[in-house]
Amino acid sequence: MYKIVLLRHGESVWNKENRFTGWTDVDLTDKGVAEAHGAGRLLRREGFGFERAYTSVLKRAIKTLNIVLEELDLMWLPVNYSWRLNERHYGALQGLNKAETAERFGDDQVLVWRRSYGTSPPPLEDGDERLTVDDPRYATLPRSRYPRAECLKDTVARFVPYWETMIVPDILAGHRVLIVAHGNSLRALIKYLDSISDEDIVKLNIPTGQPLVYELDADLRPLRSYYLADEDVIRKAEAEVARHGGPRE
Ligand SMILES: O=C(O)[C@@H](CO)OP(=O)(O)O
Repeated sequence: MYKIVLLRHGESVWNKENRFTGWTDVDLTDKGVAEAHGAGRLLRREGFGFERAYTSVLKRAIKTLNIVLEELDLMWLPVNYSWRLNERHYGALQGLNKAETAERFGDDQVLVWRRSYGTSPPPLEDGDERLTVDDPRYATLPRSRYPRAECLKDTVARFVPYWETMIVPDILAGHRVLIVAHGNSLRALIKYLDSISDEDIVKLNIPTGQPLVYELDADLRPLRSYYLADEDVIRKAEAEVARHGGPRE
């Protein structure tokens, strides 16, 4: 049996401000930093250790990973960074307030943009300053493949090959793997691992800073998965994530 841990970054500045984030490189809030420390301490208390770590090229995930590794006294661990673990690209919605967008376009449309499998948000146009194609962190991403917007299906299509070619060999080699990523990139991986249907994935929400353990069989099929925190804490946090995008209170 193999065990891996998935972790969404702690609260970001734009999570707090309720803005669509995607590939925008926003920082953690103080609460997000505290959540990362909490996740690291929880992993330490439960006796978790790791030989390999994976994260995106966005600082909210990288900082969360660094804090967790500090709490585990594993700051020397080899870390793999890839844009393939980035948050789903939110296209032209990036930077907009979710509640205001829901007031303008309706809750149903915003739910489709946020959670549907096959419908992309409106794309970034040429010349938009949010199109960070020349950022050196995307040097390994061919210009023509830099996303203008992604639906979850697109995120699955870029994450799963990385999972297969990079992460799976590490797991099979017996390395204990920690993956620190984003709400929707983790939804993409979980959809793949748990074979969740296109309809049911709409309901899956991942809370910030909560370690999620996957136990996998010899063929890396999930045997079970569970959050380390108490169930009522997780249910409340999931509901909070789902609520973003609704009307302003
Ligand atoms: O804005 C985003 O990039 C994501 C994650 O924070 O938000 P949502 O939960 O609305 O998909």
